[in-house]
Amino acid sequence: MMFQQSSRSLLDASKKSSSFRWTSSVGRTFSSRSPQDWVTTEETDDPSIAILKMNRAPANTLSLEMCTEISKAIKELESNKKTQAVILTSSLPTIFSAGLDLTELHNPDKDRLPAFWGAFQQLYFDLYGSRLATIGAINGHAPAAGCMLALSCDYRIMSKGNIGLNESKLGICAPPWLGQQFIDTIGLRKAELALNMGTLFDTKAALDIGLIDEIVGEDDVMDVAKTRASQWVAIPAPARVACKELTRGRQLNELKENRKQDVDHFCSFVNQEAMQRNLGFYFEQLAKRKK
Ligand SMILES: CCCC/C=C\CC(=O)SCCNC(=O)CCNC(=O)[C@H](O)C(C)(C)COP(=O)(O)OP(=O)(O)OC[C@H]1O[C@@H](n2cnc3c(N)ncnc32)[C@H](O)[C@@H]1OP(=O)(O)O
Repeated sequence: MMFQQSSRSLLDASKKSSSFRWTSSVGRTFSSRSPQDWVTTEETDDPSIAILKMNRAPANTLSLEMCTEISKAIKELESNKKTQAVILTSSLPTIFSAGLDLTELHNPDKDRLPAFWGAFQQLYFDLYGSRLATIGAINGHAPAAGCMLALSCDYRIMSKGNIGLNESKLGICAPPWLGQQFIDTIGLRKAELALNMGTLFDTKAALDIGLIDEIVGEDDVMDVAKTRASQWVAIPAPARVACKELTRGRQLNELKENRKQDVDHFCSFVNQEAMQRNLGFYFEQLAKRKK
């Protein structure tokens, strides 16, 4: 992982600004296949560029195991010196990732809940802090933690669907580090409005506010992603990694310093009765919407 060597100085800088707060209160798992099949990696004709596909029907939701599998795949790709870039995408037709698996949050298993959040934090560390150039090929909806996956990439192209942090609509609030990623990407005022209203942006609106970098046609996603990956790989790796450390190091180290505190906040937040009521209600709405 790229941030380990220089974490001392970054940690010192981040100590001042550590303030972790949670601000609000509010099933089942679907894929029949085993977690090992939920994430696949593929080579491309350029040995420096790999593809990581999320493959957990029906919605690529992030359960503990899904987070772990994505993290594992990133680490495996990083361990190959030749690999310099990864394209993160979905094999599902209309969904990039529907965010956290709500079955992890609703009536949670008390022992599993901290491990789940730890795996989600780890995924943030592994993707946002990867030594690889990361291209988000967002080929469908990317709400909430799905948006976190996109925000953690270095460059985002999107063909269809909606993207944003809609947590407030579920009666919850994004964790500070995810909120900060959003603010760092689109700016405080736009983030303030979008976080409060739980706005999901279509591709055009997402491009307008700088949440994505490019809109691409559905059939062109992988070609454009490969072209962009080649452009990122053409930058000398030490410079690319140093730039990433410059822009992301403080935020990553801040969470590393506060990891346990963040898990504790999350667990007590999710276990609140009101939070559980809101989640139950949201699930009902999801099911009704389908009917
Ligand atoms: C406490 C702080 C934590 C903060 C951090 C992150 C928070 C989160 O990530 S919370 C998750 C937020 N996600 C959402 O609000 C998305 C909810 N889903 C949708 O809006 C739609 O599913 C979506 C627009 C993504 C796709 O719509 P459709 O193509 O019409 O698909 P379906 O709605 O039919 O979904 C298929 C299937 O998947 C189930 N599903 C969808 N999302 C989730 C989810 N996040 N967790 C669990 N299950 C989910 C949905 O119910 C359908 O199930 P079936 O009815 O059994 O087919």
